[in-house]
Amino acid sequence: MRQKIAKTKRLVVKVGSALVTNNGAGLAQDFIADCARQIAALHQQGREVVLVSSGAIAAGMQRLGWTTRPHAVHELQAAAAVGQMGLAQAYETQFSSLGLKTAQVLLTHEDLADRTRYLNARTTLTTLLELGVVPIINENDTVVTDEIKFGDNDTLGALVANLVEAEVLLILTDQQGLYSADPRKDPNAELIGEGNANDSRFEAMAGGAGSGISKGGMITKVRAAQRAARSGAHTLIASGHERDITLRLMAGETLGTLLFAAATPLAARKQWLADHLQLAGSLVLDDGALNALRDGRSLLPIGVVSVEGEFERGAAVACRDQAGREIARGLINYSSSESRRIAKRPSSEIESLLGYVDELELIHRDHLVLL
Ligand SMILES: Nc1ncnc2c1ncn2[C@@H]1O[C@H](COP(=O)(O)OP(=O)(O)O)[C@@H](O)[C@H]1O
Ligand SMILES: N[C@@H](CCC(=O)OP(=O)(O)O)C(=O)O
Repeated sequence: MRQKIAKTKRLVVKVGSALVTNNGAGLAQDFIADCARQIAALHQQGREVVLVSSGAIAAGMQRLGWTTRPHAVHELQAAAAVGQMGLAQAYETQFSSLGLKTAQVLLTHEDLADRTRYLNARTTLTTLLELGVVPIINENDTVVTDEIKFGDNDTLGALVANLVEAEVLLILTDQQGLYSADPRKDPNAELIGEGNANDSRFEAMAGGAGSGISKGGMITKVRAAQRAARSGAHTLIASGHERDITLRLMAGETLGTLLFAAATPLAARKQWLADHLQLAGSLVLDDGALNALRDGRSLLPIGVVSVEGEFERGAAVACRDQAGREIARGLINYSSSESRRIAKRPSSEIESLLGYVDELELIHRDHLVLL
């Protein structure tokens, strides 16, 4: 498996706040320089690298002279706006000294949920890669509120890996990888060398963030690996403090944790749908409908027990079992009020119930993804 990693052509490297800001002490210029050096060497090897870097809020706090992380959203946003300048400047300086161009890309969840903006982001990023530029991505913290946030850059890294169809997502953090328990709390915790990204035991092992500076913790890294696996990307979690870590991992050395993708990748459009972090509503399905979906068939209104939320035709909605578990999601052909009227009824009655019929399926199988 590690030898397969060595053949990677396109990868996403995600570096967390703890590394980029020396645990909040301000921008870690040495780390940034070293990170740029390793990425430049990967370029020399003919690989394409997208960098997802955290650190704006921590860097901004330092520039503003704040010693504790504020709670008010507008203060966090102000800190991010100040800090992002320093972050971009630091990377640009280091990469340009190595002869590489950089591009700053700030994304929000909405950019990736909207199909047109998603395709635009994809085209721009792949164009930058073809031009030999290193895109440096962060969340556009200044404009997002809590409800519409990626929140942590592990999730953003996974969505970017899916967006550019990277083969590997490399998450650099302040631990050697995923341990059987949080090593800060359990001295007997053991490093996990390798496993299937979808093995549910890993979620149980992973805890929250290690410091007040970081956001996600290990749990968001394990979930990021699950997301990345949907497009066939393997995830590596390793320590950014380890010498030449990126180069050694890309040479196939066994270091850190490898959470590999085992399932067949989803088609690009289904991938986009699976990556939505928020959905407009939910449909609760009966057992017959759940089985039909699992058999790869479309969802018909007759199998829908209830409809939750308000949405328009074309919205992305969840399909749940009666215990509330999300089994699938899809783009619905009818609005919430229309869906309520035709729920539990055969498709042959749609016309008499609504006065018209657009499609016989509530969600067509081409627009449906099983989770
Ligand atoms: N099972 C685990 N294995 C390793 N680290 C864990 C685990 N559970 C929780 N953690 C914590 O996750 C932290 C890394 O995540 P985080 O603090 O968000 O860093 P980053 O800024 O790099 O994203 C570690 O410092 C560690 O304390
Ligand atoms: N967008 C935020 C990063 C969010 C965050 O803290 O992420 P991480 O350190 O990766 O858990 C910033 O630049 O400060």
